[in-house]
Amino acid sequence: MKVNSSDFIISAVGPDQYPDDGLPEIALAGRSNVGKSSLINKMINRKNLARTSSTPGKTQHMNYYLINELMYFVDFPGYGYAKVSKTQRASWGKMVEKYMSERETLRLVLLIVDLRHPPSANDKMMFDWLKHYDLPMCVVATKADKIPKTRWDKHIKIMKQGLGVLPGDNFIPFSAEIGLGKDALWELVDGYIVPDAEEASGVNEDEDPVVQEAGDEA
Ligand SMILES: Nc1nc2c(ncn2[C@@H]2O[C@H](COP(=O)(O)OP(=O)(O)OP(=O)(O)O)[C@@H](O)[C@H]2O)c(=O)[nH]1
Ligand SMILES: [Mg+2]
Repeated sequence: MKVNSSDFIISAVGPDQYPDDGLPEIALAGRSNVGKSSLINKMINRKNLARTSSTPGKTQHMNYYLINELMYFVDFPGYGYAKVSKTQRASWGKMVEKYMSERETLRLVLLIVDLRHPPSANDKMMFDWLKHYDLPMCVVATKADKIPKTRWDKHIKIMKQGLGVLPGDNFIPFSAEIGLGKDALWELVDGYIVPDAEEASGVNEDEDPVVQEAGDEA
């Protein structure tokens, strides 16, 4: 997809703040500091629309980014951040679980992992959870630029084995630094957001953004 517009919409803490326009959502899950926000920025060619930080735990809420008035990236708070209290961790778990299991507009979950290291216990748990609920998923192994190209294959193999990725499962090596995997990931995402993509090909770029009146359901 060619990205013409990207906007930060809302930092949501719960369902009543999720957008109600029915547009498809692509959610990003992964441990804190793994590179979720950086991946979004790379995908939409923006330097810092999704706030990134070298301090883990930067993204605390579910941040919605609207792309081409057509779909959302939903940036999740990272898991596995040691300095987060037990209570916070539990509420994170509940929020994510509720969203993932009930959100009708969710089309695909990107599980972001660090290609440099074998998957953590939390990565594995997330992977198993997504599999268990049969949610469409793609493992995106990022920070590939931080290891020599000659070792990518070996790291990919270790990652796939560690998680239990099966042949036919979506798996994309990525780098927000050098753009590796960007085209492949857009191609995949495009496939998951149809048929809305077809409607959007007729979007008039000059004016009249497609504003859908929410709340016809009464
Ligand atoms: N070299 C390199 N650095 C990256 C890459 N992706 C992210 N980083 C760096 O990793 C750090 C964390 O990136 P973020 O995108 O903020 O990570 P996050 O997963 O959104 O973190 P939380 O919001 O805390 O969960 C930043 O310093 C980024 O610059 C990558 O592909 N290559
Ligand atoms: Mg983030």
